[in-house]
Amino acid sequence: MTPRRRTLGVAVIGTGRMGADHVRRIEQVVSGARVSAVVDVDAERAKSAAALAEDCAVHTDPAAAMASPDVDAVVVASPGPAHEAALLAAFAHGLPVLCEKPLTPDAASALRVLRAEQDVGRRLVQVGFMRRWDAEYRKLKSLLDTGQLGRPLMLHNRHRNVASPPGWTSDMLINDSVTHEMDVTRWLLGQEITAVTVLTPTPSGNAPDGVRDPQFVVFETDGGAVVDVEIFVNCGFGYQVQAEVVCEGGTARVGDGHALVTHAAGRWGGTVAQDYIERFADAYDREVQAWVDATRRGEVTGPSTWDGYAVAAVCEAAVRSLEDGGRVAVDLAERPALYAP
Ligand SMILES: NC(=O)C1=CN([C@@H]2O[C@H](COP(=O)(O)OP(=O)(O)OC[C@H]3O[C@@H](n4cnc5c(N)ncnc54)[C@H](O)[C@@H]3O)[C@@H](O)[C@H]2O)C=CC1
Ligand SMILES: O=C1[C@@H](O)[C@H](O)[C@@H](O)[C@H](O)[C@H]1O
Repeated sequence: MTPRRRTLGVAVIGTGRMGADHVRRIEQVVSGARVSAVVDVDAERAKSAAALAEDCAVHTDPAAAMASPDVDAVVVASPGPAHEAALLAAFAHGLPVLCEKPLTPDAASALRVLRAEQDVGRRLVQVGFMRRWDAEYRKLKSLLDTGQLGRPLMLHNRHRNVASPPGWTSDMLINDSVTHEMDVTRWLLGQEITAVTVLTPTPSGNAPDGVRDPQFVVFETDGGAVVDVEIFVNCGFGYQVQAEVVCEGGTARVGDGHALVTHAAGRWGGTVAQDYIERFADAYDREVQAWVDATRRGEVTGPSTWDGYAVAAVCEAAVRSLEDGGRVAVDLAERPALYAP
């Protein structure tokens, strides 16, 4: 058996909503790791996140944290445009990374990261597509993999958020939200997305001015499946993520939120989660634990840089389709041997 390493010292870069939650998770939920450094361009935010951990250094520059002997691995939770620089710095130090989605905000920068990791010669990155650790999605994946339901023909997805944060634009529905369905489609079906069409109904009256919300996104895959995604980020009532696969021999569906059903005062029902932190709490915990465990074994598992790049390529096609609702083919580089399935 491979001897276990010392407790993993993790630097968390970006201590906003997700980063601060990952600091709490590593300190209080996950075993085998501790937060040895936090980094944020906003020093006050970094300091308040550091208060959740013992002996935690505070930095405003990611490179300074990565040079520390107390840092064995990195969580990147800064905004997407800052990911490339953080990833390249981690590669220069040979540090394994859990990088929040998106890998980077566009296909060209994702390809640069892919090439840089190939130059290192081994995988260093796990991308934060946490739905792969969600219990319901995992059951769905296991069922599909048995082949009992036959060949998947269609996948229907719904992805609803209560309200979009200030400053949201129409392409962020694709780049920030539908990215998850792109990953889920590729992972569940084991197929690449080859073309995208984005249709936009008249926007909801609750959408900020100029934001095309909701959107109806259609993927075609190299296995002949057709996938649709309703993305609606100002639905007002809750956070809902649902998926139904239609196969030749039956259907399978997740995300109905029926874990607790109440009957009282002449009514029956349940509650709807209000955000991803609540809905996917267990998935984030499992994702980070899996990353820590693999890192301590000297391995890198989970969604790869290739997966992050492939999703970025699909996003690029989708954003072009958003311009006029036309069908846009996905331009995907050849898959390098390092990322063989
Ligand atoms: N997996 C998931 O379900 C989710 C993933 N995310 C992803 O997590 C990442 C962070 O998102 P949020 O926490 O919502 O954003 P946020 O805006 O709450 O936090 C980002 C933090 O990064 C800091 N920052 C900005 N540039 C930086 C740099 N160059 N170096 C270090 N720190 C920097 C900001 O000051 C801020 O504190 C994004 O990539 C986002 O797409 C966000 C929400 C859910
Ligand atoms: O990644 C996420 C956010 O960035 C995005 O804004 C939400 O729509 C997603 O549901 C969430 O999982």
